[in-house]
Amino acid sequence: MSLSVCILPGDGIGPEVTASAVRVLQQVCENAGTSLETASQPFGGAAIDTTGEPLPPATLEACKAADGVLLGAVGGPQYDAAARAGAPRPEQGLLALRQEMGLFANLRPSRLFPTLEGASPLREKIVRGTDILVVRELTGGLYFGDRREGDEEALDTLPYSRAEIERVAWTAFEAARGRRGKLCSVDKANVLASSRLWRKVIDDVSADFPEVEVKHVLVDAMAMHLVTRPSSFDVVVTENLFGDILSDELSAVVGSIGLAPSASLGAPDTPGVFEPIHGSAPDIAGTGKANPIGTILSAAMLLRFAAGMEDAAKSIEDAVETVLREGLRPFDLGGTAGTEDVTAAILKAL
Ligand SMILES: NC(=O)c1ccc[n+]([C@@H]2O[C@H](COP(=O)([O-])OP(=O)(O)OC[C@H]3O[C@@H](n4cnc5c(N)ncnc54)[C@H](O)[C@@H]3O)[C@@H](O)[C@H]2O)c1
Ligand SMILES: CC(C)[C@H](C(=O)O)[C@@H](O)C(=O)O
Ligand SMILES: [Mg+2]
Repeated sequence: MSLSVCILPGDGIGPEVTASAVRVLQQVCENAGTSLETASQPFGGAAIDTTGEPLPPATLEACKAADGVLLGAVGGPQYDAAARAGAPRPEQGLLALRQEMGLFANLRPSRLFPTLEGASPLREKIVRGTDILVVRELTGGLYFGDRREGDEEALDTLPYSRAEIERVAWTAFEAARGRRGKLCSVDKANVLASSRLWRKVIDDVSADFPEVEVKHVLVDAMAMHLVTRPSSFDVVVTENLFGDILSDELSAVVGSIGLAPSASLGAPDTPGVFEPIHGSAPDIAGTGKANPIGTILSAAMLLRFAAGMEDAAKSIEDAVETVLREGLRPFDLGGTAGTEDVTAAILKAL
């Protein structure tokens, strides 16, 4: 079997964490007898530097032609001044990639590694057993609505169609059916019209999933529930911006943002994009302190979703669990293990 992966290192710590994950992919593919082909493409700020645009057409083409895409992160303060003067932002490349590839469902799992119970900023009793899958709608809502930007007035809009909500609802209900059978839909239906449509469509789709228990929770209360009783949730489905914010919050609840992976998926035959949920972390870029685990776990999701290599994916997840159980602690978990230490330990555990 062969697997082709397009690598988008991007900016800041992006190239550091993707390099780690590629080494892990190489090792598990070798163990599985799979021939792995990887090729890096310019993306984000790095692509603006060389081509003037954050998503060059050749990069998009390479992504579409691959079995899966592994992405680091984009952005950095060095692009702000030029963007204010009208140049594109690195982040626009990310949004264009998601839209061009039709990646409407972003799966962001947050599972507490039992060995990290004491490493969470919350009391052990509260976080114990936390295992949540956030299904974040990724190509609609505030990010893609009509926008007007002026010096005196600015406008962002939050549009959703029934079809856009339905397809991500199906992803979430199917995930809940395969897990613990509970779905929490998060919205702001007491204020937003788009949320009232969201709620109606979730209820309509629920008729096809009688075995899934559905609850609706307002997003402000949800931000609170996630720190007071995170272990009571299973699958959480929500619109683009709410999902962006709640998944960063959850990553800290179970330990740290450096641990959190994601899979962005579209129609069955389109390649997915796999990336950690964190950004380019300009404050630690180049120091060797970046935690590569979120990207390594994203590579595991790539093997699972893009190649059906469940055993190989599980072997990566087990190796991460092993090194944490043995006491390895990256900087973002209060330890002193740098990118290279973490990568070497995971490779050894594999
Ligand atoms: N998917 C993406 O490419 C993505 C996601 C989020 C933010 N961004 C961009 O990244 C830039 C920086 O954004 P930010 O600072 O708000 O968020 P960030 O996620 O880059 O960093 C937030 C904090 O978490 C720490 N952190 C993040 N990842 C870490 C890791 N792997 N190991 C250790 N510590 C880690 C950083 O050092 C920082 O203190 C911005 O330009 C933003 O737009 C990109
Ligand atoms: C960089 C930004 C556009 C992006 C988002 O908001 O989706 C990031 O925060 C993420 O979570 O992937
Ligand atoms: Mg985010």
